[in-house]
Amino acid sequence: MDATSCSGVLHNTEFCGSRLRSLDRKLSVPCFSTRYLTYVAGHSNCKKSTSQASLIKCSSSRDRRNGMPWVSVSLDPLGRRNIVGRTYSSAGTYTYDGPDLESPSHVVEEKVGVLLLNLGGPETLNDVQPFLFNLFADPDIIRLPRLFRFLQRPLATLISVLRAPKSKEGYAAIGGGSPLRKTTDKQAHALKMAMEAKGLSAKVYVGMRYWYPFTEEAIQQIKRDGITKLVVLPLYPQFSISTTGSSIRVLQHIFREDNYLSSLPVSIINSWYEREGYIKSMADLIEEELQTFPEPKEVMVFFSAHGVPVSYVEDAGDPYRDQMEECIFLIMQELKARGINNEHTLAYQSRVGPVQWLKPYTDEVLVELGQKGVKSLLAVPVSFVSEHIETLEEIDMEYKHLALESGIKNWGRVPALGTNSSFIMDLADAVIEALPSATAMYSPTSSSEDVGHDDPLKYLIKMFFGSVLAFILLLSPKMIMAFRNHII
Ligand SMILES: C=CC1=C(C)c2cc3[nH]c(cc4nc(cc5[nH]c(cc1n2)c(C)c5CCC(=O)O)C(CCC(=O)O)=C4C)c(C)c3C=C
Ligand SMILES: [Fe+2]
Repeated sequence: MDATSCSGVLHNTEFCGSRLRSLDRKLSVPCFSTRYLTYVAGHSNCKKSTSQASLIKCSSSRDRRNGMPWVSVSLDPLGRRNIVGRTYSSAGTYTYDGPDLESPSHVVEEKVGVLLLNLGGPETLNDVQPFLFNLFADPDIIRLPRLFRFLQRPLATLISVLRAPKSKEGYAAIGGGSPLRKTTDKQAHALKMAMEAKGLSAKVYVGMRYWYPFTEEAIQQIKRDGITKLVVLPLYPQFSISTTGSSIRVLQHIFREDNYLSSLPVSIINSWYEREGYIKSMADLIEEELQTFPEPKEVMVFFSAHGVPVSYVEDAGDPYRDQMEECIFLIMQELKARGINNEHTLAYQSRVGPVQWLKPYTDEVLVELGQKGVKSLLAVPVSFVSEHIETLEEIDMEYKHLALESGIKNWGRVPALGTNSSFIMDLADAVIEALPSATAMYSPTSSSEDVGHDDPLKYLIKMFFGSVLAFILLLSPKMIMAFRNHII
C-alpha cells in the first residue's frame, strides 16, 4: 500500500501499546491507498504503539475541505469497534491487523439517527392561538413556583388568547404563517446530504417543541426505524433553559417511560455557538452584507439576540447571556482577523410580558444609536439559524421602521444561515464528532414534572380555583397590556 491520498478521523480512540483507551479528542490519521484506510494513531507517551493499525473500506464520497474520504470509527466503552454509518457497516469489508481489537463479527451495524430540535411555528393564522397555548403551557417558558404549577394551563389559555391578535398581525404580515417548518425540513435534508458526503449515512428527523411535527412524533418515527444511535442537535446555537433546555426535558420525559429509548445511546449537542464553522459562516455573511453599504467601514454591526427574562440568567443559572456574549466576541475576532474592524453592539429583542428581560433592549438601543448620529447599521440576528417572525417581521419591519425614524439612513440585515453550505457542513462535522460519546440518556432528574393529573377530581378542583385566580391576576389592565403588545 502507498501512503498517499486519503486521510480519516478516528474519534475518541487511541491505540496505545496493547491497550485501547478512550480519549475525548479527535485524531487525524494517515491513510494508505484510496480503497482502504489504515489508521495509525499514537499517544505522545507511547510512541511505540503508533504502528497499531486498522483497515476499513473507504467511502467514495469526499470531504469538502480536504478532498479526502472522511471516515469515522469509534469504540464503545467496552472497546468494541462501532463503524459509524451504514456506508461502512453495510460495506462490511475491513480487516484489522493489530492484536487487541475484536474480530469483525463483533462490529455492530449502526443505524444512526440525527434529531433536529426546534421551536416550531404556526403554519396558518388559525394555528396561532393553539401554538401560543403550547408555548405558554411550557413550564420552561412561564416558570411558576412549584406551588402554583397547577395554574400553568389556565394561565396559558389566558395569555395565548390575549396575545393571539398581536401575534396574528405579525404572522399575517409575513404571509400568514411561520416558515420555520419548511426551513427546518430543508436544513434536515441538507444535513443528511452533507453527512453522506462525509461518509456517514444517517436519517435526520425534525422534532418541534410547540407545533408540528412535534418532538413526540419524531421520536415515534425513530423507534419505528429502529435507530441504534442518536445524535440530538438543537437548532439553537446558544443554550437557554427556555429553548434547548425545554426540548431536552421533553426528550428525557419520553425516554424515561420507554424501554427501547431509555437504553438507546444518545449524544446531545447542547450548544455549538463556539464552533469554528459556525463562527466563520456568520462572519462570511456579515462580511458579504457590509459590502452592500456605501461606506462599509462606517457601518455599526448590530447583533440582535432573542431575549430571555433576567431571572433565567440571574436566578436559574441560564448560561444563555454568557454564551451569547462569547459568541459575539468570537464572530468579531474572526472579522478582525479578516481586517474588518467595524464597531459593534449587542441587544436583546422580542420581550413578552411584565417581567424584566435581558438588557439592553433592541428597540431602545436603536433609538439611542439614531440619536447619537449612527447613520449605517447592519442588523445581525444571532440566536436563530432560520428566518421566521422574529427576523422577517420584528427586525425587517418593526425595527427597521424604528431605526429609520430615529435617524439611521442606511439599514441592512444579515440573512439567517438557513442551508448555507459551510454552516451545514460544520453541523455535519458536529454530528460526526458527537457520535462516539453517545450513551443511554435516562436521567431521573427533571424540573418540569407534571402536576399530578392522576386524580381527576383533584385536577378539576385545581383547574377551577386556578382559573379563578388567574383571571383575577391577569385581568388587571397592566398585565393585559404587557402580554398583548410586543412592548416596542
Ligand atoms: C433563542 C431563541 C429563543 C429564545 C431564547 C426564546 C425565548 C422565549 N420566547 C418567548 C415567547 C415567544 N417566542 C415566540 C416566537 C419565537 N421564539 C423564538 C426563539 C426563542 N424564544 C422563535 C424562533 C420564534 C418564532 C417562531 C415562529 O413562529 O417562526 C413567540 C410567538 C411570536 C410572538 O407572538 O411574538 C412568543 C410568544 C418567551 C416567553 C421566551 C422565554 C422565556
Ligand atoms: Fe421566543
